[in-house]
Amino acid sequence: DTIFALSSGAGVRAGVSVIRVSGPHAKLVLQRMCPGGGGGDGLPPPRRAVLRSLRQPGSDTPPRHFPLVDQALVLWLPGPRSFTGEDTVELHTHGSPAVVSATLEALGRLSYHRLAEPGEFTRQAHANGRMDLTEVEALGDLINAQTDAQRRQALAAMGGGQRRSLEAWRGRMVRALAHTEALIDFGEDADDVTEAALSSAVGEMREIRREIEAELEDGGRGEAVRDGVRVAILGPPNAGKSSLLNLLARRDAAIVSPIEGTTRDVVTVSLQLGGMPVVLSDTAGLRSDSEDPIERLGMVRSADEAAKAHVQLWVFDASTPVPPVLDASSAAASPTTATAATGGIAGAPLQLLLRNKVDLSRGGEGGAEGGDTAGGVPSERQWRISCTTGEGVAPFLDQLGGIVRRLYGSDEGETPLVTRARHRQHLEGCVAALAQFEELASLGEAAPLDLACEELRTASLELGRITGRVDVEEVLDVIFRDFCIGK
Ligand SMILES: Nc1nc2c(ncn2[C@@H]2O[C@H](COP(=O)(O)OP(=O)(O)OP(=O)(O)O)[C@@H](O)[C@H]2O)c(=O)[nH]1
Ligand SMILES: [K+]
Ligand SMILES: [Mg+2]
Repeated sequence: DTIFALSSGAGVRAGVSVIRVSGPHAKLVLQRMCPGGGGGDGLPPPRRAVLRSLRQPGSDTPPRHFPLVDQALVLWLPGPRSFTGEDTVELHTHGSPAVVSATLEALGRLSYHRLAEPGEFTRQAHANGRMDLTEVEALGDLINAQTDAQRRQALAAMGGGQRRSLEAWRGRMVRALAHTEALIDFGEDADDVTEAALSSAVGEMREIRREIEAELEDGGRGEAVRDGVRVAILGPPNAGKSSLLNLLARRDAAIVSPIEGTTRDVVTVSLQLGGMPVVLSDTAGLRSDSEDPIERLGMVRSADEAAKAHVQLWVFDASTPVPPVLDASSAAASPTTATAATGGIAGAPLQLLLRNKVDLSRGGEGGAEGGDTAGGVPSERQWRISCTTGEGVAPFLDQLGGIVRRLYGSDEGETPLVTRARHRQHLEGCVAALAQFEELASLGEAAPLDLACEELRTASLELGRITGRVDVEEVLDVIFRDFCIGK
């Protein structure tokens, strides 16, 4: 199909808008929209911007009398050297909604093409082998990037960072598979050859497995940058948790009141700290003596949120003691329902301790535990603040940004391999199959080679699912659902 769509932002006044046409009839569309321009075929030279009159296509009058739609820069990008791999035309029109709608209306009069679905240009690019799935996902991430860390991570993956690692591993697995399969045909006469070849395959697969395991043990860095570092505000009722959320969000996102047990539902805001995306959530205050069933349900949610968090931000009134251990699920006196499956993080959450309301305990420590490691939190991760006066908040935020960046930010040039739960799941499947292969192939003479080969096939299949080499129709729909029209 030939498709067209507005690729720049819709419904805004802008200097320029970009409308794209891609597919086998793109050339025809250009010729009809710019009648009488250029050389014999009416096409501008490839990949060179030229100024043209866009006209409403018609049939009765000579083309040069067709109504003028706009004066536009026109690009003719013949396939396969285009983003989609198809013949592509770009019309850079003036940016007003009136020009854009007149141009789209004029394009709509032609019957060679139809309006594109969300992400359909990218889908063409993928179908034509211009991008693998990790690059498609990275492009989507780049378009949606809100922070600098997200931009850098997406850009690196879009350059094929993930694809190259995955393909290198897969290539080595396929070779090992070929060698192992050849051994099956050798039969019994060549035991020495078999043993040597098998142990070298086992050694190499073990190496790959360890490399993948190292990537999986990155503490969820790539996913945290993509989806935001989850910071949960926890603590007893009236400690000032909601006040803190509002202060950081710079708006009244959560209800604040002197009544204990005000917050019930989890209230979430997105913000940036140290160039990193952070998802901050306020939770119901934790106490074991509540009789209110709704408040108790709220506390179960607090415990869930605590379990899913990368960082737990514990808030206490500075005049009250801090318990020796900070544990949301026992404080809520109810088993947490959060598990790894609901988005749990790799590794234990980092605990930070805030003593709030220092404005009330002026001139002394006001009963706060002097202990350096109150709640099991080392002193360098403790702060004294006041949500009311703002005292201590700026240095705390500064350091929190630094902590988040150190934990989850990546340096220029290094690309985390795992940026989505989907990647993690397939890499885990691959690791499990490789381990099975190693075990089976290490049985010496008794090694069931056909079963071992099957495990290698599974391992390489799992990698192929990440890049989109194998059966991914259902994944495609999920991935492209999040794209915008025109990309
Ligand atoms: N003096 C003083 N009062 C504060 C400070 N921070 C919060 N408060 C007050 O403490 C009370 C409780 O604040 P909230 O933010 O609702 O406390 P919470 O921890 O969210 O409480 P729950 O949602 O009930 O668990 C409110 O009256 C706030 O105005 C502070 O730094 N100094
Ligand atoms: K309260
Ligand atoms: Mg609250």
